[in-house]
Amino acid sequence: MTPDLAQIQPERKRAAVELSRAGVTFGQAGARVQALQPTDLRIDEGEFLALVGPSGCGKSTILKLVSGLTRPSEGAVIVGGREVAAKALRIGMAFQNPTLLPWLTIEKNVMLPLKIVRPFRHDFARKKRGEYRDRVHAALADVGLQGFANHYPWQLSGGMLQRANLCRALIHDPSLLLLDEPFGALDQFTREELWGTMQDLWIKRRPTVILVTHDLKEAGFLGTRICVMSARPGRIIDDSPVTFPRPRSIEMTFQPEFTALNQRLRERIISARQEVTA
Ligand SMILES: Nc1ncnc2c1ncn2[C@@H]1O[C@H](COP(=O)(O)OP(=O)(O)OP(=O)(O)O)[C@@H](O)[C@H]1O
Repeated sequence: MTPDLAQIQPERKRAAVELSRAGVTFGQAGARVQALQPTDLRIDEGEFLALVGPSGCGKSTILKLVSGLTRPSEGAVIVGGREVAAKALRIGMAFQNPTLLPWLTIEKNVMLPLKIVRPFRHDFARKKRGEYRDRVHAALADVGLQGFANHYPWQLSGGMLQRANLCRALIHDPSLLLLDEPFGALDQFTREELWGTMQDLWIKRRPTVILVTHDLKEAGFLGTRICVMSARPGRIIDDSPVTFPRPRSIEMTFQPEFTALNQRLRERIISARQEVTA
């Protein structure tokens, strides 16, 4: 009888992102900054990677490399099996300040990627009144914004704006979602609510996510894995899986296993900061 290969060999996940000795140096001789020393990093499809570390350690540089906004000074960055510059990528992005356009309604703001990104833009004129509009309304309902499609950004609270921002980042079904401190400007309770929303979206759609955050609790709540970075030169100094079961709750963040992880990573960051300032 032929043995079932799937039972013998563990499933090998595909890499969504691979940094292969990828490094970034800014500036000319005499005033060079090594923002990221040659780094190897593999992120599998569907992983939720949280990048944490002190200011200036290269977290945003990794996001910029993956999005193609910055070219590596050395090494290679492979996303979806191809070198970043070789192909237009379908990526969703969200930043600390929701960048919604003030003159458009929430529905039109969220619909923007469908108007701009291939292959959706091809069908935009034909579908926007029907299929795309339904899609936007369903996405808004997913994040608790049903009934706000015709509001303008100035009519929404900071938390609601960030919900709409997440909707816009995901509306075109990106396989890769890049988040640069999207919850950093929110109060603690709104932030925790948004973690729940983000977790629900990730469980439902399973994009690969890279989240840059200064908040270790946020990293532990959302991440499947946390990479800690250190500065001068920017590098990854700790890479830990986060295996708490899902869906995770705020109560879980008070459990001893969670606080132990938090404490260990905190100590790594503190000693890395001391190395830099010593
Ligand atoms: N365009 C640039 N020109 C020169 N130096 C830069 C440039 N962009 C970033 N750097 C430097 O590279 C290093 C890493 O920057 P990066 O923005 O990636 O850090 P970060 O970890 O995201 O910081 P923060 O948490 O403060 O946002 C820093 O020392 C920064 O000053």
